Amino acid sequence: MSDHNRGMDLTCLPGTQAPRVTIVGAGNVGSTLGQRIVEKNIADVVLLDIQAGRPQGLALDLMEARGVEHHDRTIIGTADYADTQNSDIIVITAGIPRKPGMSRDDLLKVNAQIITDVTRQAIAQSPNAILMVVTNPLDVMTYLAWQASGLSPERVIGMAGVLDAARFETFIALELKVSIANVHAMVLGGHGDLMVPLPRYSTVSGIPITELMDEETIQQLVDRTRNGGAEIVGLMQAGSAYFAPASSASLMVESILFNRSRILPAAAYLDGQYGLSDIFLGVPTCLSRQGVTRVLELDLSAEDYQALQTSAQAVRQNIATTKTLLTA
Ligand SMILES: NC(=O)C1=CN([C@@H]2O[C@H](COP(=O)(O)OP(=O)(O)OC[C@H]3O[C@@H](n4cnc5c(N)ncnc54)[C@H](O)[C@@H]3O)[C@@H](O)[C@H]2O)C=CC1
Ligand SMILES: O=C([O-])CC(=O)C(=O)O
Repeated sequence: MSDHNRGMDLTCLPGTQAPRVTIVGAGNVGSTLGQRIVEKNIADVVLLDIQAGRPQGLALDLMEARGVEHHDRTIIGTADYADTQNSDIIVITAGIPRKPGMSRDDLLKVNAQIITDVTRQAIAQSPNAILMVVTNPLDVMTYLAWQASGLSPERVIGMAGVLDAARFETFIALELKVSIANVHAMVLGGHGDLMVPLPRYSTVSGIPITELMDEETIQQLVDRTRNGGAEIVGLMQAGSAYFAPASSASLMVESILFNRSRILPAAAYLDGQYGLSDIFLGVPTCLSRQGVTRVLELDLSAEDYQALQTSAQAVRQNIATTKTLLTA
C-alpha cells in the first residue's frame, strides 16, 4: 500500500498485463477506434498524433469516461514514439481523408509520405507488432507500410473488407427487413470503385441472397456498397466515415489479440492465391495472434474472378505510380 493511503489495501488491478495497441493518427477514425478498444476492455491504447495536445486531450477525455463506462483499460496520448514501445498491434490511421469529388486514389502522394514515415518510426519501437493499415488508398498504403516496416507479410494487414461487407450487410438487412444478426456478406478486391461484392457468398441465415432478391435489386445494393464511402463523404462535405470504419478495425484487433482466428475479409499479401502475387488485396483471411494465418480461396465465378483481376490491376498500377512519386 502506498504511504498516502489509509486503512485496507484495495489494490487489485493486474499491473500492466493488458495487451497494448498503438493508434498512429488521433483523428476521427483513430480516436473512435481508441474509444471502442478501451470501452470493450480489449487492450490499453496509446494514441499518437502530430497535432499538439490533441492526442493527450482525447486520451484524458476517454479516461474520464471510465467513471461512467466502467472499463479498466488505460489510454494515453502522445507525440513521442518512445511512448508506444512494445505494442502488440500498431494501427495506422494517420493521413488525409478525401473531400467531395475526390477519389481515394487522389490521396496517393500525400498519404504515401506519411505512411512510410510513421511506419518506420512505430516499428522501430515495436518490432514484434502486428501492423494494421487504415489510411487510404488502402491497398496501396498497406503495401507501402509493409515495405517500410521490414515485417514478414503475414504480420501486415489492411482494414477495408470488414467495412465494405458491413455496409453490404446493412443494405441487405434493410431491403429484406431482417435482423442484421442474420446477415453475412463477403466483399473482395481493392477498397475502391472496383471492389467485388459477392452476392453468392452473401447470406441471410445461410440462404444466399441470390435466392431472396431479383438481380436488379441485388445490383442496386452492390452499387451502393461500392459507393458507400463516397455517399458519406458527399453527405458530410468535410471528412469521411469513421464510426463503421472504427468498429471494423476494432473487430480485427479483437480477433488478433484474442487469437480468435475469425475469417474476415482484409487486405492481405498474396503469393499466388487467386492467380495474384506481390500485392495486398482484399480477400478472406484468418486473423489470429500471428496475423494472417491463412488466405481462403473461394471458388469464384468467371465473372467475379475477372472483376478481382481488374481490381488488382488498378491497385498494382497505383503501387507503381507511388514508387515513382516517392523516388522523384
Ligand atoms: N480503410 C478504410 O476503410 C478507411 C480509411 N479511411 C482513411 O483513414 C485516414 C484517416 O481518416 P480520418 O481519421 O477520418 O482523418 P482525420 O483527418 O480525422 O485524422 C487523420 C489524423 O492523422 C494525423 N496525422 C497526419 N499526419 C500525421 C503524421 N505524420 N503522424 C501522426 N499523425 C498524423 C492528423 O493530425 C489527424 O489527426 C484517411 O486516409 C481516410 O481516407 C477512413 C475510413 C475508412
Ligand atoms: O470513403 C472514404 O474516403 C473513406 C473510406 O474509405 C470509406 O468510408 O470507405
